[in-house]
Amino acid sequence: MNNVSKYTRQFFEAPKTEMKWAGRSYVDKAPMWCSVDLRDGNQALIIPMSLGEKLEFFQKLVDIGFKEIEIGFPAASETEYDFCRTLIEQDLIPDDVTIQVLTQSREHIIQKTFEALRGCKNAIVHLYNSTSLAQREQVFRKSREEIKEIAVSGAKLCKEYRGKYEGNFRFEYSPESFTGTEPEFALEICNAVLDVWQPSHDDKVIINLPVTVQLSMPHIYANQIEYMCENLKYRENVIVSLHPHNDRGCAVADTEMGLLAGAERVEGTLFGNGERTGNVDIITLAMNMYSQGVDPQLDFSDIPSLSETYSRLTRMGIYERQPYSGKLVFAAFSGSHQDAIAKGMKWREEHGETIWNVPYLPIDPQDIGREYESDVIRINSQSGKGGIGYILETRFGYDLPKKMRESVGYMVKSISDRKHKELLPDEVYEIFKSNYVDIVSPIRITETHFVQRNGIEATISFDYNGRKVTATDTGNGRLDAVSNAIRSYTGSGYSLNTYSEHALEVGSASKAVSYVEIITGDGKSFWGTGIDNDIITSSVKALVSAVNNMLNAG
Ligand SMILES: CC(=O)SCCNC(=O)CCNC(=O)[C@H](O)C(C)(C)COP(=O)(O)OP(=O)(O)OC[C@H]1O[C@@H](n2cnc3c(N)ncnc32)[C@H](O)[C@@H]1OP(=O)(O)O
Ligand SMILES: CC(C)C(=O)C(=O)O
Repeated sequence: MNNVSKYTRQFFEAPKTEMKWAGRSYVDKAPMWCSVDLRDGNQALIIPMSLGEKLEFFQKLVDIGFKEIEIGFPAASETEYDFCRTLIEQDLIPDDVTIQVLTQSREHIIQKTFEALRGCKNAIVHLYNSTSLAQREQVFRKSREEIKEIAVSGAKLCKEYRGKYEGNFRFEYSPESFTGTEPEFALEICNAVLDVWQPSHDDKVIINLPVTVQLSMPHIYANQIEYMCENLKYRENVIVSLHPHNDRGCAVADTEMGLLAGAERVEGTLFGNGERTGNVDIITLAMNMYSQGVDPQLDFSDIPSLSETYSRLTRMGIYERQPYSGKLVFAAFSGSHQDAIAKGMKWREEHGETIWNVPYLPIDPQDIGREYESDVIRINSQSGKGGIGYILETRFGYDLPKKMRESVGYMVKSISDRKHKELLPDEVYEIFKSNYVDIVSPIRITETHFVQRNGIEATISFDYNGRKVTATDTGNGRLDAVSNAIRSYTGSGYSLNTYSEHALEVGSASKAVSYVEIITGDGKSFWGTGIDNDIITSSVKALVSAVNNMLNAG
């Protein structure tokens, strides 16, 4: 890359503003949302949606709660025109939803656009023309005055055609390529359009200031928006709207700062689909508000189903790390994250916390239809004992002693490392079971008898390396007595170090699960787990499992 001298900054800074927006710290109320999925999103698809697909998408947008939906560019194609007609003729537009249609400032296109709208109750006619220096010079080869005339003549035509049709039709104007336009000129052209449309309290006009191509850092855009908001004529009857694209990856920042700077409306798409790097992702914007306690007035409670519909209809994928909606955005593979999440969830439960503040999870995944079990703690070679213990506890009911979690954790992650793959919860459970639970080789106890003599005396019958053996010894409890009997026969030197147990739900019944740690003379630790209806038997099984693990380790 040695052509940097080919490039320079293409944006125009707003004349001095007070940057009032910089003193505001968050978006405190939902803007008016307008989905442009069916127009800007659709025009960027490899295969634009068919009529049937657009109808299904439209219904989804209505279900989410959008009250303004740009449904297309009716003059662009038969499908676009027919879609508009189908919505109207089949009465598919709820009374509280306004459809929006885009038109260039050319009479035959405006005419066709109004034709497409006949019989519609509520519509926004969205007129645009490009105003940037680059487009004026290279594309239109026109002066500022001539470009202004395109806008003004289009505005007049829209007004004229509106007079010919019944229905509540409002107007929107976009100085397309606004971010490459000198702000004073953008203001002049918008005011000229407003002079034609004469907005009033009952006939507000939308001035949409698009980041058609992102050319600057977000604060530059915020200044431009503040400048426009403060200098547009008829301001009280003008709705300032944002329409950010994402070329520099700042569409969300542009929108949020633009809202702080005075804009009231946002045009964007689901999952950020749209021209080039896309339009601003409305899900991200809405969830950013939601995560700060501001109701976005859109319902994203079932992102998995929305993702399925979206991918099927647009034939577009959703990036795994797309904020909020990506498949992996709540997944914690790494040990310290898992540990903190598991502890955070427990703390929440113990304290009856109502405000969400679990570390590493900006929102509760369940609020948007994701599951803790399958979406949050995921196991691979980066995982730790906290996460593995969390899965065994929440999914399978095993509340391992703290020290045992470490042993199991290292075992599981080393297997994931060797296999070089993620382990699913069932696989984690299998590893736990086959390495710790009811291990019956080389020792398998077949019978146990206890009598009260010198404390407790245990007589055990067991298979040991193919031989049938009986051993007797005493101890200060049953487990201790069994342990001493095993030790006296096998000659192995270890001491019982940890014992714990709890009830384990198995189907509708409950069993006892015990955990035993033994420590060898040279300080090595071995764990075993036993499960049985009887609590003593479960503890003996846990002990034997630990001893077997020790013997198998040589
Ligand atoms: C940033 C955006 O997303 S803007 C929206 C873009 N979306 C689309 O364009 C999708 C749908 N568009 C289409 O299907 C087609 O472009 C149509 C049907 C609207 C028009 O098609 P056509 O007339 O064949 O051609 P095309 O779009 O290439 O027109 C270019 C001409 O219109 C002019 N033009 C472009 N935009 C505008 C506008 N907003 N207002 C007035 N004239 C315009 C161009 O200067 C050019 O003029 P010229 O013929 O004198 O050179
Ligand atoms: C028509 C306008 C609003 C547009 O799509 C853009 O500038 O990106």
